[in-house]
Amino acid sequence: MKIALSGYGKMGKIIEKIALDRKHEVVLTIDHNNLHDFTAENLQNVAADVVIEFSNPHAVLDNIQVCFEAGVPVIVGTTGWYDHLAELKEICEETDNTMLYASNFSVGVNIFFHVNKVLARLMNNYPYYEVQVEEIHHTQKLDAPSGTAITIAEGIINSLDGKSEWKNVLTDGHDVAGEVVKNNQLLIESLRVENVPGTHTVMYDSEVDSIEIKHTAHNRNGFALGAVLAAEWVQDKKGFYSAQDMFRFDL
Ligand SMILES: NC(=O)C1=CN([C@@H]2O[C@H](COP(=O)(O)OP(=O)(O)OC[C@H]3O[C@@H](n4cnc5c(N)ncnc54)[C@H](OP(=O)(O)O)[C@@H]3O)[C@@H](O)[C@H]2O)C=CC1
Ligand SMILES: O=C(O)C1=N[C@H](C(=O)O)C[C@H](O)C1
Repeated sequence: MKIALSGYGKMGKIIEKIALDRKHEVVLTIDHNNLHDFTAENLQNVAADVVIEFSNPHAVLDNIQVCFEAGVPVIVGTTGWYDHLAELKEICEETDNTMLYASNFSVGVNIFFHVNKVLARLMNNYPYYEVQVEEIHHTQKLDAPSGTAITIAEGIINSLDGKSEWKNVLTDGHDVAGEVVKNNQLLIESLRVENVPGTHTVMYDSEVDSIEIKHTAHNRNGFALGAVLAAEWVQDKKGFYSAQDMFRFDL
């Protein structure tokens, strides 16, 4: 495949390495030095088979539109834009384009998403446990809560009675006990700590014990491999997909 990378930062550079290891070709890379090169005409000129988009929440929507205009499938890893999901799905389908997005492309986190939903369903029988989500990321992260934490929270809200929305608190580790969190709200606590690639924990706490599930990324390789696998997966497809369509964990 000929791959264009919209966003050539921490993720873009690892994706390039994995793509080359898998015998793909990287035909265009975009960062702030050459933003104007990211046009539909250029994507067609370099004959890109796919765009992998890991840029930032302010740039991602325009970049997806460029991919649609060029008719090139786009894999979106950038987070912080999910308010526009329904709108993008509609445009993608109306224009007969292809897009796959994931808040987290790692296999481990996608297994975690599945376990999280099963656990939340089970916990309906034990309402005396209070649930909370915590995410920890490096200090350069622009969005909070993380996209992954939002997906985890949605998994809980859709499965657990009594929680109907999430509330985010970005802390420096201070006690969140003083925060007003309503009974129907699921607290997502966000912490920013130097060099942490991404750690997510779901905690159920009662007076007598606690249950925790936790995913710790040791580096960014799992995210990057998942994005390249997604680019390979969409090659014979049209339409709007999420990682759930690619990773199936039915027992
Ligand atoms: N879904 C997943 O599995 C994962 C998602 N992410 C998400 O991916 C995104 C990128 O993360 P990361 O690589 O760590 O961030 P970085 O800040 O390291 O990289 C962002 C890149 O985007 C470039 N950029 C800036 N403006 C534009 C633009 N208008 N168009 C295209 N590129 C642009 C930056 O250029 P320059 O540096 O020159 O300014 C930089 O090369 C974030 O939203 C993050 O949350 C991250 C990891 C996993
Ligand atoms: O910005 C990051 O680094 C990450 N972003 C994604 C998110 O917001 O969930 C995925 C991963 O946790 C790393």
